[in-house]
Order: sequence, then C-alpha cells, then structure tokens
Amino acid sequence: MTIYFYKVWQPYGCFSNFSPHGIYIQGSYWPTVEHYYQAQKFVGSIDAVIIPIIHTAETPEEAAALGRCSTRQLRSDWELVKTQVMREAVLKKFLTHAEIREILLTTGDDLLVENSPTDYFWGCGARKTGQNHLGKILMSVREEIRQLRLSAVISAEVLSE
Ligand SMILES: Nc1nc(O)c(N)c(N[C@@H]2O[C@H](COP(=O)(O)O)[C@@H](O)[C@H]2O)n1
Repeated sequence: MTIYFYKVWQPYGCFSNFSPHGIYIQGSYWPTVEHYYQAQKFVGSIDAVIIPIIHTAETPEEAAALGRCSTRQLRSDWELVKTQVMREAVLKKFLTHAEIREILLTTGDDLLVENSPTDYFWGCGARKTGQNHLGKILMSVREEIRQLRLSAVISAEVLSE
C-alpha cells in the first residue's frame, strides 16, 4: 500500500516536517524539523545572521519562507549535505516522540510518499514523478528504529538469561 501525507492536519500529518514535534539537536532545541532544516541552509554562509531569526520563527511556514528567500546566499555545500541534514533531524524527531514513532512503525512496509503538489525533490510533485526524498528518509528511519528495537530486545533477553 502507498501512504500519502503532506499537510499536518491531513492523515499521517505527523510525517510532515511542519508537525509540532520539537527536536534537541547539536546543542539547541528547535520547535520543528522544518525550523532546523531551513536554518542549516545558512551555516557558514555570509547570510548566517538569518539563523537565529529562523530559529525563533513563530511557525514552520514562517521558517520555510525565511529559508526560501532567493536573495540570501546558501552555504556552498548545501546541495551535497541537505539530504543528510534532513535525515538526522527526522531520525531525531522519531526517536524523541514515542507516539509518532508508533504511528511510523504501524505503517509496516508501506510506501511513504510526501504528496507535495510542487516539490519534485522532497515529494512526488503534481505528476507523481518526483524523487520523494522525504518519504525515502522516513522509510529508512523506520527501518533503523526497527533494528534498534530488535537489538534492545535481544540485549534484554541476553541479560535475563
Ligand atoms: N510549503 C510546504 N508546506 C508543507 O506543509 C510542506 N510539508 C512542505 N514540504 C517541505 O518543504 C521543505 C523543503 O523546503 P525547500 O524547498 O528545500 O526550502 C521540506 O521539509 C518538505 O518536506 N512545503
């Protein structure tokens, strides 16, 4: 089965980076994955002054608008690192929040797709031909958490022997 998600208020909205699940990462607390991801675009760039403004944005929509401003200069390695930045933040989100971790695990081996009508990199885009990198990250995080659980169960069994 394929599970499509996009907006926070729609089914599986907790898979969106805009969902209100904060993360503590690299020494700071961020209100959403989207705040963190948008701010990372400017680490080490001449426009790094925008980072604390993104950090304290009232909403993820505001953080995204600030990060998408085309007149600001992104860090030079952004295209190389953005998928890894996103994966670290998404993994942190699902390790931190037990209730959404269970929702992720209940999807089994279903295909997860960000149903963005405009984004052909993170989502599938309007024609459903996009690369769906956010869906792929969620599926790989799901697998990593399953493996972590399995290791914990095995360790507990060994300890009880
Ligand atoms: N506009 C918008 N609204 C939402 O509710 C979304 N979930 C998204 N998608 C997210 O936008 C981020 C990509 O931003 P950039 O294009 O790289 O600035 C990423 O978190 C997508 O999942 N967009």
